Amino acid sequence: MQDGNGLDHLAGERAMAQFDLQAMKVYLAGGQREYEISTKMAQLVANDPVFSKEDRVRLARKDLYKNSLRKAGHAWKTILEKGLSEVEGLKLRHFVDEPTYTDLHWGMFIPAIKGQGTEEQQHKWLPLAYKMAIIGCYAQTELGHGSNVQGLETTATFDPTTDEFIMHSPTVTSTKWWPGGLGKASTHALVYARLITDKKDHGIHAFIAPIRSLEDHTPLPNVTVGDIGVKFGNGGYNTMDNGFLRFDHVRIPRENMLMRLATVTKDGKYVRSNKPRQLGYGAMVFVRQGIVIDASIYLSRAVTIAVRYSAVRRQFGNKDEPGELQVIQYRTQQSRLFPLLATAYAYRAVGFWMKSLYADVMKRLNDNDFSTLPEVHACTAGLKSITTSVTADGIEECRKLCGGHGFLCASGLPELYAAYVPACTYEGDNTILLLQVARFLLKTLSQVSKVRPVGTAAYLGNIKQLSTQNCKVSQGHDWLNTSVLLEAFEARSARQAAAVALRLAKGSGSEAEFQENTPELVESARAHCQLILVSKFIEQLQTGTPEGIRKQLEVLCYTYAFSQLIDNAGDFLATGYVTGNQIALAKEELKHMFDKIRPNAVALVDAFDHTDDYLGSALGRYDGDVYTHLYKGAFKESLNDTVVVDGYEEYLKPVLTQNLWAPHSKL
Ligand SMILES: CCCCCCCC/C=C\CCCCCCCCCCCC(=O)SCCNC(=O)CCNC(=O)[C@H](O)C(C)(C)COP(=O)(O)OP(=O)(O)OC[C@H]1O[C@@H](n2cnc3c(N)ncnc32)[C@H](O)[C@@H]1OP(=O)(O)O
Ligand SMILES: Cc1cc2nc3c(=O)[nH]c(=O)nc-3n(C[C@H](O)[C@H](O)[C@H](O)COP(=O)(O)OP(=O)(O)OC[C@H]3O[C@@H](n4cnc5c(N)ncnc54)[C@H](O)[C@@H]3O)c2cc1C
Repeated sequence: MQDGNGLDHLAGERAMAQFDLQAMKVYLAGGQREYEISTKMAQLVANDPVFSKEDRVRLARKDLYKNSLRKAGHAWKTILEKGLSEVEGLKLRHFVDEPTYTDLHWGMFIPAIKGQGTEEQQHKWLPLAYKMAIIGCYAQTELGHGSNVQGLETTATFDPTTDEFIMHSPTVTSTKWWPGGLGKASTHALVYARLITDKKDHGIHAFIAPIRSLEDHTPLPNVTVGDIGVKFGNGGYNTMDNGFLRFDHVRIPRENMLMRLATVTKDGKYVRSNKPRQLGYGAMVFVRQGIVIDASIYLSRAVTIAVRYSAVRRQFGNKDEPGELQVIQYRTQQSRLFPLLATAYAYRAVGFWMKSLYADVMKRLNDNDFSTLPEVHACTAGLKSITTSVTADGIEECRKLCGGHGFLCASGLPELYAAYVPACTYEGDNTILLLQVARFLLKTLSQVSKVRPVGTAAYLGNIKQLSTQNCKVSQGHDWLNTSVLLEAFEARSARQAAAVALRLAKGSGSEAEFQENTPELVESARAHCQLILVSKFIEQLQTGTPEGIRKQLEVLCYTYAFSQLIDNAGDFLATGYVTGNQIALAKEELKHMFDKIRPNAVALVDAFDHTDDYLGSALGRYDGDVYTHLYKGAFKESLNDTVVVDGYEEYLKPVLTQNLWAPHSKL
């Protein structure tokens, strides 16, 4: 058995690093305080046996779910007993590393009440929710409709005689379907339903509906509720009780309608506030902005595993060097792996920026300034879409980069993928979200002569210049200028948006024509989002990055930008802004970046600071002792509990002992 080789390999790798590792760890954590909290919470979770992830992929659903309830309960107890702050509590949840009902309670139920409830309603519900005396979920999606929120069928009909709403699920397709935490844990659901007063349908509004008894957790009368079933992959998202819910004329008090955006009075009068109805989508904006930094974390986990393993794994060799080569030395491995490493860094930087964007819009909304809401919606929707798609594909690519061993659950990658891939669908299907961005771009362009675009759309104000000037790059190093790079992304995006806008403008304006152009609209939205990602990565590292890490971040930033340019070369070329030769020059520059990353690769993933416990991967271990742990891991396999397998007597032995030819065999 090959033993312990990896340990030396990674020590050698770490010795090559050319940057200040500690400073990079602090940068990636978002600051010194966040770094310290993160380290403390990671240790707390790793040292607590209740949070163990061992065997998660082998547990049957019932045991898996019960274990997840145990962990969530223990997490909550730990938070209370240790008096952890909100930031510490969130970090603790992060390291527990299991989707569970508390995510929806804290992540959507509470934010929705904050965003859509009146002050009085917040005073009533939030204290109960904060102490978890009630558990809430976010029940929007139905069997028949998810993306099309306006198509939801659940009704909330006001009965002025009793001052109540009657919640009802009129059809099978109106059954609430998917809400996390609804299946088994929640006591209350934030239900999105059609508000009906005096036979008039006012569209979708939010209601707090009690669904389970606070005494014994049984469903309340006329409420049918349960879990929707096993989902993709082992472990993964199966720790979550995504649920179904039906109401059969269930009565709730009038005050349970969240009334910040619209009110129903005691006598049944419907009154809209002067605030935009889109504020009703606020909880989704909140979660979408958080998903970007989450994407960075998930991708960085996969990349950490793949980079460390690629430095340990050796295959073939060449006559110039003794022994076999580390697979990380191969250019093809680098060209698949290093752009993903750079992407994880890019998403971290952009995630930090998203937090400030969100804080800014919240402040404005509090001051009744709704002007930046459309741009923030487009940004959060678009970046949620791009970052989750790239991350899900990136995790799968990392699995392939680990060869056969990546396919074993012991690599940690299959479960990571299973837990992550629904992010492409939940919180808005990724294509639907890009279409929202495209609509925003079309609207912005149509008003460009009258309203100067702001924020991430500001470049569209220069549409004329961006449409006429072409790229000036004549040598490889010309690309090493962030303004040149940015202009290329701006011109490509502006031209793609203008082209599809022009085509639509020439048409009749019918919905059919719009549909016909949706592939191009989605491409133009993607181009706009890629521009935001590149520009915000550049902007972040130009604002106060410590000296000891700036060079490496620049290398990663160029790696990210060049790989985006090359992966989307077709689009860049089609807009006519760049030439084939300029793309070829960028390719050469990208290879130079790979050479700069190579000696730093292991340290760059160390900087993410994922503990072995959190990574849960034999391939991604910090010490690189891969083979010993893969081998040891096999002995934990339940099939190996007995030397002779259960089933031998009934099924294997007869096959082995009948000693007869199969009757029709020609063998
Ligand atoms: C144990 C210890 C505990 C410790 C504590 C820690 C616990 C952890 C805490 C936190 C963790 C947080 C993590 C959370 C994790 C959550 C996991 C996610 C679970 C998933 C949840 C869901 O999936 S919920 C359901 C989501 N559903 C969707 O996203 C549906 C997608 N569809 C839509 O968004 C809309 O229907 C649509 C936008 C596609 C269309 O809407 P509609 O038909 O109404 O509109 P229009 O197209 O006509 O648009 C109207 C107008 O509105 C603008 N607009 C649309 N959306 C928004 C928006 N969100 N914000 C602002 N504006 C919006 C649109 O652009 C149009 O504007 P115009 O100017 O009129 O053009
Ligand atoms: C793990 C998980 C957790 C979830 N948690 C929650 C939760 O807590 N609460 C909740 O309310 N919901 C939840 N959901 C539901 C989720 O938000 C929806 O599934 C999601 O919004 C997508 O909607 P859909 O399922 O209706 O997809 P559909 O809209 O039916 O999409 C199917 C396909 O049709 C395409 N499509 C649809 N409309 C168009 C169009 N106009 N133009 C072009 N293409 C189109 C889509 O791109 C997609 O490819 C969860 C889902 C998952 C998978």
